[in-house]
Amino acid sequence: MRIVVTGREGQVAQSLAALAFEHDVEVVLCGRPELDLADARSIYPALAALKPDAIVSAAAYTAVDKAESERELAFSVNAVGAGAVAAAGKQIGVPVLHLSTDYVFDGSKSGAYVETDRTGPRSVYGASKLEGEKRVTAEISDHAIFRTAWVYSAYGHNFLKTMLRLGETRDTVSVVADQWGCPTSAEDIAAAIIVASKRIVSDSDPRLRGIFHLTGSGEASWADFAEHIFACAGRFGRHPVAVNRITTADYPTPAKRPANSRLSGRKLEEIYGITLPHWQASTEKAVRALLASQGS
Ligand SMILES: NC(=O)C1=CN([C@@H]2O[C@H](COP(=O)(O)OP(=O)(O)OC[C@H]3O[C@@H](n4cnc5c(N)ncnc54)[C@H](OP(=O)(O)O)[C@@H]3O)[C@@H](O)[C@H]2O)C=CC1
Ligand SMILES: Cc1cn([C@H]2C[C@H](O)[C@@H](COP(=O)(O)OP(=O)(O)O[C@H]3O[C@@H](C)C(=O)[C@@H](O)[C@H]3O)O2)c(=O)[nH]c1=O
Repeated sequence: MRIVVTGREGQVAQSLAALAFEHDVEVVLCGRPELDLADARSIYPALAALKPDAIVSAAAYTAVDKAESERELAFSVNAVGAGAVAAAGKQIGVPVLHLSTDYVFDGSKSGAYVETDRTGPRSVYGASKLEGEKRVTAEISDHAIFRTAWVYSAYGHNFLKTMLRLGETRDTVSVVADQWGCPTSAEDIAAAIIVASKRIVSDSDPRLRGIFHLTGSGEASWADFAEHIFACAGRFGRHPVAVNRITTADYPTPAKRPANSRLSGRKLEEIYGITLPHWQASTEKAVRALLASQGS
């Protein structure tokens, strides 16, 4: 089976490529210049040429703060571009597995969000991703949208890498302790997406289609996440770094983020039988891999 993935250098795309052999699938990554989500005309020819059995739509404009001042570009990539990928999937005749985000929610719920909860993005990025979900749904019925969150890996840019970089030169890092969510390993997402792709390609059951929440088990604040990252790094020889637990008000950013974006994975477990590992175990794995690759 050949899975074609948009977003060549992205965390999820790179993780899919790394797991392909182990899962006995072919993963083909595509990206700019031949596939540019901001240029809708480039999308069908680039994807059709790769003859996919399934398309994983993982490319996105993910710079949350920058998106506040680049609204047009964020929407052209995350909404128009995502819709065009879905339309291409329909034209080629293959399912589309699309990645979305916890930032589609406003964060006012006290418990974990389920798939049917009301959305209400607080940021341009969240709004552009929500519009992307709507366009994917409108373009192709043969789709699965996976909302994930707080993604980390050895690839690309992410909070885990930011913390390890800051920890190289500081003894204390200040991190918000009043935003809650589910840290999720890109490697765990990739393994789940491969399993889901195989199912969806071979099974026309409508219950496999629609929106699913796909996050690491457990929950954390960003400060908890940072503390665990530094604890893991300490086990691999890095010097101790303390986390100064601050509030959102102490750390002003251009984009507003939800105070609670915990996502319930129950639907995914019931329908696909997939549960991701606990975020703490996967974080340790990612820190180990990253520090080993840096020779620490
Ligand atoms: N990162 C996170 O914390 C979370 C991510 N998600 C979603 O999961 C998906 C995968 O995320 P992740 O792997 O972290 O993303 P990354 O930010 O790591 O990678 C995104 C990729 O998209 C590419 N891209 C951006 N703009 C375009 C464009 N115009 N045309 C083609 N490619 C483009 C980027 O290319 P380049 O490198 O050249 O910029 C990059 O390769 C995305 O849909 C994201 O919204 C959901 C929740 C959390
Ligand atoms: C770097 C840093 C961030 N923070 C805060 C800011 C923010 O509230 C929170 C996370 O910051 P970041 O900017 O690293 O993460 P952010 O870009 O908000 O991450 C998001 O990315 C997009 C793509 C998603 O879809 C989301 O699920 C989520 O992962 O931590 C600190 O308190 N201290 C710090 O030193």
